[in-house]
Amino acid sequence: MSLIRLKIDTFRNIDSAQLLPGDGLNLIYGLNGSGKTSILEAIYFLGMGRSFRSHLSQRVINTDADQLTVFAVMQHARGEDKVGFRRSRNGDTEVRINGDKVKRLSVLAETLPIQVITPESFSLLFEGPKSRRQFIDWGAFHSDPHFYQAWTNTRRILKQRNQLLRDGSSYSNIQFWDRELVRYAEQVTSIRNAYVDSLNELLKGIIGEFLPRVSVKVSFTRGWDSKTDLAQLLETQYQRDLSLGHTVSGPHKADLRLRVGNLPAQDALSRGQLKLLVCALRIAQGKLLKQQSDKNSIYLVDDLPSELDADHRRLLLKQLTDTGAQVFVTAIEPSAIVDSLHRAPSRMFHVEHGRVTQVE
Ligand SMILES: Nc1ncnc2c1ncn2[C@@H]1O[C@H](COP(=O)(O)OP(=O)(O)OP(=O)(O)O)[C@@H](O)[C@H]1O
Repeated sequence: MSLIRLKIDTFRNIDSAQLLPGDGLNLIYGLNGSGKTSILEAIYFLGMGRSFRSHLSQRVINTDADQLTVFAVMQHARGEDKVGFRRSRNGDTEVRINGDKVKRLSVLAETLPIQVITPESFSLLFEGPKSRRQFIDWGAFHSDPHFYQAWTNTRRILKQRNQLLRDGSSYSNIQFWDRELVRYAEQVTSIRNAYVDSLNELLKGIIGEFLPRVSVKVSFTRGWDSKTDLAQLLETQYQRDLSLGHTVSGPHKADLRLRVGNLPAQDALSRGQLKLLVCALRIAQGKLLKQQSDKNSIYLVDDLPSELDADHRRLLLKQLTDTGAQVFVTAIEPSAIVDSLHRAPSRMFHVEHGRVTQVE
């Protein structure tokens, strides 16, 4: 699956741009502030309905405009899909797939699986468990059709339970919700666990290539002690939960542990090595999706050359192109990418003050 046409309007400093991306590697280059990342961000919007840079989606709308639109034609084995996304300054959002309005943003994610690697992707390893959980859940969502509903139900019940705790409800009032919570939590956990197991197989090979002298261990923790029954735990921790006003243990605390020897990966690896580890995780995720559902992800790699020496740039570009997926990479100087590729990029785009031109 790949984008064969992309149209971006009033998105950050891009007034209007039209790109005809190639199947393989698309190189986007230009000076600082020219609008390279904005192109990746626009593609991400189309797949996720939000930015990977700012949680305030309205900020990406061009300052002189009232709305942004991103439109793409996607090609896949069964034919073509037209996907359109519009967001207004007042927050109104319209998503269309082949002209039909779509209500749930998760439909976008199913249609357009995206892997993004930015210089800030280190947050996957550094910033608490939330981003690591999001990483697992991206995969769980794509690998099992039951995950989305089970996780939505879990979150809804947790919200109810926390409200009851804040209201000072007795345990007998909470017990009904706990039974429901346990049911969905077990489903969520078993899908997550199976996903991380499958991912680990692929990950070993890729990490072995990127970081041959480092032994990285990746494991899943479910959010409560593995030897304890969740129903029992919720009951014994009720007083504590009540005093805190929220549920301390459960699937909302699941995590992916990345360790080198006895240390967390972020304490044991250099910045370049951490970037490679994040890339390995993303590439493994994309490869697993391809194996499980024959869908290709689209890879967005912002400022690919940063932090990497020439050998590792080559290695990363080779791994990315070997996936057979469509890849968009940005760089300030095109030579930083072109010199590290064994074959010319599929397409090159130059960005200058928000104007995008294809370079022949
Ligand atoms: N809402 C907006 N409206 C108009 N311009 C914006 C808006 N938000 C950001 N910009 C501008 O858009 C430009 C593009 O930024 P972008 O991050 O895409 O550049 P870049 O080419 O990736 O730069 P770098 O190489 O420094 O990462 C910046 O100059 C920024 O000031």
